[in-house]
Amino acid sequence: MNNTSVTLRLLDKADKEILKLPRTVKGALYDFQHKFKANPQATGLQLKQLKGEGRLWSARVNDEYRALLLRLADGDWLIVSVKHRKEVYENLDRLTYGINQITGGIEYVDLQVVEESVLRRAAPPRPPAVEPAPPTARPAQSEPLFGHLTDQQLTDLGVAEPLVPVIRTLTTEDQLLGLIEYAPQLTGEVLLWLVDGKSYNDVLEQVTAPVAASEPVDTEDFQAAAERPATMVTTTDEALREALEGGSFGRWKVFLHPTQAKLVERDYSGPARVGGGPGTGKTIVALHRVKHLVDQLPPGRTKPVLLTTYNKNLAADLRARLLELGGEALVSRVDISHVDQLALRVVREAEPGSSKQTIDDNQALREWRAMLDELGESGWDADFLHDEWTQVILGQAVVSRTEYFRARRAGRGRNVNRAERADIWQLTEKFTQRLDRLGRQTWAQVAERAARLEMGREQRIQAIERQREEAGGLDNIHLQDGSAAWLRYRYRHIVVDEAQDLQPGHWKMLRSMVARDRNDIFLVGDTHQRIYKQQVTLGSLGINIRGRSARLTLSYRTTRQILEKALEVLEGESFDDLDGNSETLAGYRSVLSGGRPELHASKDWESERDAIAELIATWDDIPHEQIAICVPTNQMAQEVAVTLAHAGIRAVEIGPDGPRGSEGVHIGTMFRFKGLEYQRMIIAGVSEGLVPRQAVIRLQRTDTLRYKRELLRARSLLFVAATRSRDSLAIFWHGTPSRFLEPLLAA
Ligand SMILES: Nc1ncnc2c1ncn2[C@@H]1O[C@H](COP(=O)(O)OP(=O)(O)OP(=O)(O)O)[C@@H](O)[C@H]1O
Repeated sequence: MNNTSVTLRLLDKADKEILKLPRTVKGALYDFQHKFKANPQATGLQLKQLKGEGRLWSARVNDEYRALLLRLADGDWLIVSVKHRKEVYENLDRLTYGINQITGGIEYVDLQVVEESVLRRAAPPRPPAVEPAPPTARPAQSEPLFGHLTDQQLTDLGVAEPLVPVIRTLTTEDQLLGLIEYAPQLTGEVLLWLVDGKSYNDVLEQVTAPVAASEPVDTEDFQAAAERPATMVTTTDEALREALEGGSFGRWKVFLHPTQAKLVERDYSGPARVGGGPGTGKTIVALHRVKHLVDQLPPGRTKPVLLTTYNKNLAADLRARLLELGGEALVSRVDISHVDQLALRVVREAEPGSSKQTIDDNQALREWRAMLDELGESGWDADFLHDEWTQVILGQAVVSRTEYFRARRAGRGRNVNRAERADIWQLTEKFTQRLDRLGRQTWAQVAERAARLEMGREQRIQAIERQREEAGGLDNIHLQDGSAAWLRYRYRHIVVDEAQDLQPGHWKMLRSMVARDRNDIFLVGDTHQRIYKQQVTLGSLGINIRGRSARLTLSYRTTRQILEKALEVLEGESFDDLDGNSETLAGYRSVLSGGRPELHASKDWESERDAIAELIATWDDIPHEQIAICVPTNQMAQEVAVTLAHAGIRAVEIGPDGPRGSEGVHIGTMFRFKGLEYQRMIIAGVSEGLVPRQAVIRLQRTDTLRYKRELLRARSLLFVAATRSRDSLAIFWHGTPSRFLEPLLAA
């Protein structure tokens, strides 16, 4: 038998079952897949059809265990389960499979397993956690959870049909969680969203529609179904092997959610953007997108794909994850740089001799203050001038006083009249001269300079292309600017993570680095998590994402209980979609469940720190590196570390390059937590005056617009921190709780 003719895949969720099998069986599975692919009919495999008809077959893994497989077509097999021999035959009529009419995806349900899981949860619910449950309109315990919906409505929402009778028996959320553990993905999502109080129409629109098949579904064509994103299966032999081995296998590498898979594989006619709440897999989608793009490239040694993000730490993380996803072969075709580093490279390439030192915003602010002091200038505040210079002058590439008089200052807060603008212009000129003299430059200057250089480069490339076209497409024509003949766009595709925090200069630079073509720019980000000041309108920067914008809504990271509280932090605010329109988190949900977030009040900072140390001491079953404490200031980070040390708990601080050490509880300020995730998260010092800072509160009297902007940023920081946790969240404060906690405390 020709072994290339046999395809063997594994259905999502079967891998979870495999993980629970004895180690010897996992070893046997590894051999099994080799043998099966070589020849499914080999006598040792004892391949036989179950029930004497249909697509369900069994094959021998070892003396005790059998793999259950669906025969999709000749030589095309799908492992749906691995079971003990006895269990296969005892409950044969409880094994069901089919193609979901709504999504067109293959689903397998073992009714026996589902019912047992529900029964295990039938015991009375656990006592309430620290906080009382909020009053909801949920039915009383003895009433069926889904009595308000007909069978037809449930299946129209995409619920697996064989499960409907069991679903009818559910009366508690705990039982529902038992069912979801073994139910197909969409069934779980739909039922939880309904139980969380969403209406039939909301669920239809937000959960079902995004994964519904775009064409009519033939429920007999299993081979076609296997190719749809709704069927979550391994797609490569390597993924199959990894999943069968169990252990540390990363599900994110293999089982993309159908909505994620669609975004990864789509052919876009221009720049595309993926939004979505924290933990919905935006970074995962960006990584798979990079792989997808590289897979389409002709072989070569160059790096035609750029993967970028806004800081060094995150870029290092992207590199590590991309390596995990596709190995050295994939990484070797991708330039992975954080956006400031990329801009600096461009500037250095143009000015090879330059030895300028690049300084961050804090250093720049110190320079501003020093200069204003020296000039005896007390009319202007350093923060204001620095933002004005960075956001309006550098942000819009304003080069002259006259241009500055006309510049738009949208979202900048207080108005400035003509005389004031003249004043500001003069001060910023003095400031840039001062930096020049000191041999320094800010990152915003680097970004702006890089944007200019790249835009110039693009114009030269376009001029050459025009000349080529005029010369009838010949390549070795005599070009007017011979030196530019070798010029090419730097990249064929650009993928951007954490897009919400890039500045206009960055976008202009990126826009000029890639030709305006299909699949040129793919960006992912969430404006609810914007922690830097700049708001951009991509359309005005030449990046037109209209009609190519999508959103992910299912969190893979954190529990429903944590999401609910995190969303309350953002209550009443509105957000943009990076293109001048508004963005929501509608449909943002999770199928993970856990305890309610804990809220701890203390009388002062010292007792708050003691309470934190006490709480951590009770978590002796969790590796300390999986616990993080987020605080408002560096000083507070150090103070927490000292308290923990007294309590015998090791801690490491998270610096700009990530954690400074490998062992201990991670401590950092809110800014450091972007892109990270932990099993348990503590947010400390969430007191009024710290979150938001007193300086922000003071702005209310002097500059209302800036006050609002800074308030939003402080809110987003707290939101980011709250959504880093996978299992549990504890919020601490002393004195008056932060105003952002009001909705959480009112519940
Ligand atoms: N399809 C998937 N299967 C399994 N795990 C997934 C999947 N997609 C995402 N995850 C996991 O969910 C977590 C969050 O993913 P990711 O970091 O990509 O989210 P994000 O939307 O970029 O989050 P943030 O906006 O907070 O940075 C990670 O642990 C990731 O491995």
